[in-house]
Amino acid sequence: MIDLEYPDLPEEFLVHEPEMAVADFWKELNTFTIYRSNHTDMSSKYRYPFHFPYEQVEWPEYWTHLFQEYWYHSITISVVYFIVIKLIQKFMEPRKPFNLRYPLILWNGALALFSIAATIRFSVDPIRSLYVEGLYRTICYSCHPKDVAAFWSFAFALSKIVELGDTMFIILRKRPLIFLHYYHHAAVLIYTVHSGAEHTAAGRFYILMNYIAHSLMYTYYTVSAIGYRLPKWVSMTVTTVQTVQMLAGVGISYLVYRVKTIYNLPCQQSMANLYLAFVIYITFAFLFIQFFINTYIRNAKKNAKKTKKVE
Ligand SMILES: CC(C)(COP(=O)(O)OP(=O)(O)OC[C@H]1O[C@@H](n2cnc3c(N)ncnc32)[C@H](O)[C@@H]1OP(=O)(O)O)[C@@H](O)C(=O)NCCC(=O)NCCSC(=O)CC(=O)O
Repeated sequence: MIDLEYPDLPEEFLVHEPEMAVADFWKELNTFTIYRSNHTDMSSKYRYPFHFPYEQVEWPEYWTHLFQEYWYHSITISVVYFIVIKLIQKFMEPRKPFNLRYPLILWNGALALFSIAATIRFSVDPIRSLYVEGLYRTICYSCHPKDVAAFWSFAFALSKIVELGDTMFIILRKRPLIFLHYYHHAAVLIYTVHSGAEHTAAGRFYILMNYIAHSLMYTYYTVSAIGYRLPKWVSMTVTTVQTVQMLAGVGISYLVYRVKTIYNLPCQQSMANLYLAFVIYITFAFLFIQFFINTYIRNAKKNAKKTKKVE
């Protein structure tokens, strides 16, 4: 364990623009203006008391600039992802599905362990920040770019590229691929990279919620891949946690919206990023509620009818 020493926060981390017309959305989406005014440090005061040797981002200035300069390539990756899915689906049409049982266990198991470790380490930041600094600073002042939470935020962004691999398993095993799945994977990648570019402060809640949901989801998929059929209440619980995450995302974004527009206070989240958050969380909430109704209510009714007919 290493004691942390923090240098003064460099100016490029003070990324914020206080007001923006909706009409300028597309222009501003690509403009990470540096917030200067009288606020010299938009990073949270809370710091982890210690970190493990690997838990610090090397050259955070370099990565921040890279994200700012090339964030739109997350859209390129998403488009390529979509084309590759379609091509592999075509390729698989005349072929038998691959079994991939062991790679699937390893894949989901590794992502489950990663998500659990990340939840344990990352959760310290929003919880302590809420306790020490209160709600406003927690949603509006991002973590220090050299702190442990920044490392897990960076790992979060990278994991969104890795997770595109989930889809490869589905299509190579010729399992049904639903819109929710690939829309979710592509949209989350774009939003995460855009947020990484401007160090979105409320991201500490978005990230924590997703790490928690993924700890449950990948554990569920690991156990399923091993061959256990889990009771329905387990999958219902996972879907409920995912849906609550989306609704809470809308709520947190609304809080930031109020801080920025009604109270006119500085906040480390641009309006463009905030609008993206609304679009993504609202569509996810809608799709997950629809998934819940179709999977657990409609299908249950259909199955009940079928069993009655057989009797
Ligand atoms: C309970 C759920 C987690 C899973 O519902 P499913 O309908 O997919 O559950 P299921 O048991 O029928 O599994 C479907 C098949 O996909 C296999 N499968 C295995 N690993 C997978 C993986 N990493 N991603 C997607 N599917 C996977 C399962 O083993 C199973 O194969 P077999 O048929 O052989 O048993 C649900 O809440 C859900 O998220 N459904 C949406 C579908 C989805 O793709 N979700 C992941 C991305 S959304 C996400 O990640 C949200 C978030 O950010 O929190």
